[in-house]
Amino acid sequence: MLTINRLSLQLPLYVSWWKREWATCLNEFSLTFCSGEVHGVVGASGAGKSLLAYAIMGLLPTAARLNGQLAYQGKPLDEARQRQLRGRELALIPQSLNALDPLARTKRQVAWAAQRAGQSSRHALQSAQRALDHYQLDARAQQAYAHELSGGMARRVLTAMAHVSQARLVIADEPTVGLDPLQRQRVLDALRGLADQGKTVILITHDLRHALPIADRVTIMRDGQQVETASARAFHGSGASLASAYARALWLALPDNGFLSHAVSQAQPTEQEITVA
Ligand SMILES: Nc1ncnc2c1ncn2[C@@H]1O[C@H](COP(=O)(O)OP(=O)(O)OP(=O)(O)O)[C@@H](O)[C@H]1O
Ligand code: NI
Repeated sequence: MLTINRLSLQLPLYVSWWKREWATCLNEFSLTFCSGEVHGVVGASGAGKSLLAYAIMGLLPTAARLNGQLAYQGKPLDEARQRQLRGRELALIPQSLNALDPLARTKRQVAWAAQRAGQSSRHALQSAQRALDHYQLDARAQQAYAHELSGGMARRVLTAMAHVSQARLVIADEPTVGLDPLQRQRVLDALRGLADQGKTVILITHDLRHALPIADRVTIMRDGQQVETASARAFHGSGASLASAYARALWLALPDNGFLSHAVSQAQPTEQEITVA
């Protein structure tokens, strides 16, 4: 339902105040995200995961140079369509907690998200209440301003906003950072639940362990390159079903798999991996 075809992204890099260079942040990225799937996008810090999310949502900095095509439900997803669908069909749970409005109380903010999706104001307040209850935000948190929330609470508010938006494509950018295991499980279960209703969920995380239990497929990114897209089932045993050395190294670096963390830095992308990506 969302197709990305050879998407490349460059952003200006100021090496000094008069000299600008272009940094390639995404390099010929091609992928199809399907309805009903949770698709994990996994990579180290700086791999380009959030920029991919912004490119899909149409939220890139104005100076960005973007090449390639995006299509949503068979039609090109250009800037005008992104603007029209954002917050309705397309929802982002952003990585930055600054996305919350500092001047609005929690419940009001979540209700706005529901209203943007077409609900009446009374219905929207009820939806907000339900979603916030679901993510265990109590009456005090519901009346709080953003600066009065803990990091984990703020993240759950952002998740509740995506939940009430009724979007058909939800991109969750590091939605579990700062959450305790119980809360994390709730958020991950909720994302899985959205996919089970037929929605498309893109789960961005640096931690493969969080993606694997709920993902159908996983795309591994590194330095703006798409290293490999594999079924979540391919991450098992010695990782023999994985095509790339880097994906295998990430898998084997997990604590339960022997914690061979040195393997990750040693796994240089092969010539073939670079050209495939
Ligand atoms: N507005 C910007 N201008 C210039 N470079 C940027 C900008 N935003 C991000 N970058 C660069 O693009 C690269 C990818 O950034 P991105 O935020 O997508 O990484 P990420 O994979 O989401 O990392 P993290 O896990 O830390 O959130 C980084 O090298 C970053 O420095
Ligand atoms: Ni990010």
